[in-house]
Amino acid sequence: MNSIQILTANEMRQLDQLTLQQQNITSYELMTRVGKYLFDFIITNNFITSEDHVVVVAGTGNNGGDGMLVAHHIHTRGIPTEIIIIGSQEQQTEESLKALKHCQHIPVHYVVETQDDSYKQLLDDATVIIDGIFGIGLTRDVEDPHKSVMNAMNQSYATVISIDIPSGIHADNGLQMGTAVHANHTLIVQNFKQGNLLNDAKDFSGLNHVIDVDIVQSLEFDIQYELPLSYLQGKLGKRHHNSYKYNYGNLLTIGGSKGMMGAPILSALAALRSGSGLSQVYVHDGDHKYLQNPYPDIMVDTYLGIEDVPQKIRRMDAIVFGPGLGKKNPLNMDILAHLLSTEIPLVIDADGLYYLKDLLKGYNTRGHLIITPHYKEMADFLGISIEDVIQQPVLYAKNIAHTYNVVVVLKGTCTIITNDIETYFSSNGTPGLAKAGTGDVLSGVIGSLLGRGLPPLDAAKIGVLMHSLAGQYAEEVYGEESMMASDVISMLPKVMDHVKA
Ligand SMILES: NC(=O)C1=CN([C@@H]2O[C@H](COP(=O)(O)OP(=O)(O)OC[C@H]3O[C@@H](n4cnc5c(N)ncnc54)[C@H](O)[C@@H]3O)[C@@H](O)[C@H]2O)[C@@H](O)CC1
Ligand SMILES: [K+]
Repeated sequence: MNSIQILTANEMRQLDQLTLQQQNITSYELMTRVGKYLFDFIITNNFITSEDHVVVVAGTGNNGGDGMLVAHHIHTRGIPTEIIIIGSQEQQTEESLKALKHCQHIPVHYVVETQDDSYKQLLDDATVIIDGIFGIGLTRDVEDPHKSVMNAMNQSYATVISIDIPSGIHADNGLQMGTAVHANHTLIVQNFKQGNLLNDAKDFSGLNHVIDVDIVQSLEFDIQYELPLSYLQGKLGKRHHNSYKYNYGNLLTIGGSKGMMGAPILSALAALRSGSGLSQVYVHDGDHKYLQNPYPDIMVDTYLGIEDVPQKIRRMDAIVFGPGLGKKNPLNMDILAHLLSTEIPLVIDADGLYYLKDLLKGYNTRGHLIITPHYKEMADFLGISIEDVIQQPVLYAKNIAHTYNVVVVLKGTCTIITNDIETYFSSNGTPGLAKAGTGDVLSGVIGSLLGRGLPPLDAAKIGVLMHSLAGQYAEEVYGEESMMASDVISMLPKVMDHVKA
């Protein structure tokens, strides 16, 4: 597994400092190494050839210093190179000034005021633009002259290579700060920063490449790793000939109400396609008339009141609570309270989270619970605004996991999976998954894995990846606009090939 620690900007700075101490080098010496390694990567991968005309756009910080040192190496190769520096010499860091000294034979153009638009022609003539405007030091919204230069870069036909992170993307939360550079490639220095993966990042980064520059790795930070699709390989054991359905999980999906009866069916079907031995939908008797179950494979049963529930769930290996449940029936609160009092592993999704909100405070945690909110559901759950969650998704996900001893799957372009102690980022999904019903599919896949006996964190990690991979396959066949939740389910058989030992 790819085990590159994902850091905050602050943690990255600490590792930079630790590197200087342990390797007894100056900050500029480290920058020199970074510049050389970035250049080597660029040349080895033919991102720049002798045919190109390169423009390096640098800010006044060390991200720009990295860029200028890359410019130095490119120029030394005899490849036409120019440098644009946004800001004045007085604003440049010590390291950036030293880097500039290495670029004596390269034409350098300072852009200090917006009125000066001589940079436009330079950018128009470039075939490759290297973006070293802001790295982890971006702290506020981008304004002119940076903004105008960045917009001109985005209009150019050149290949854009961003150093560390596309300029304008915040290194901690991946949000675009006013504007941001659209890169074709992002060369990430040593470690993923959270902002390389979260929120807007994927719409700006192009392909991410992590470049090892021998920066010291410390294990003292919270564990945060990227979750690659390769993690799926062989995660489910063989199905034995001498086995029967109860060996593969007896799953109950409690959900469905008037107008939302498809949700529990999607969830239950996804579970069957993920290998569950049995999958059953449990719906309130009064709502049963709205249910149309096209699959005889999915069993359906009904409850009238709370008294029906204990007997029903007795032999269940896992329960998914919430898909299509609605928020109107107070009985759901009693049912969930009962579920929480048992040892049965639970996935709580969608409307289920609405009921959970009031119950968790008195909940005796045993770590057998997975919640799967998207950002809005997370905001509602915490009673905060969605903007707050967007700003600090990792923090809130970890807080909930810690406070209630649950596994949190915070769904988004980069899904965050955490039990507070370990946190995983999966950005393997596709925009086509932003469609009704895909969340129900995910809860069914995770429920299936829980029912098979996987520990909650493993079930969440594997389930998220299976769902993303099925989404990728569905996109190949149906396209990102047209793909639907049921298409994702229909791709699960192909996904199972990867997951089986
Ligand atoms: N030892 C070193 O020198 C190393 C440097 N590294 C590089 O250095 C980068 C970090 O360098 P810095 O900390 O200097 O930060 P940046 O180069 O990211 O830029 C920060 C500068 O921009 C200013 N700024 C922030 N937001 C702004 C805005 N909206 N408009 C205008 N100005 C704004 C800040 O005040 C600061 O002067 C990393 O991303 C990485 O590329 C790494 O390569 C590791 C080692
Ligand atoms: K950058």
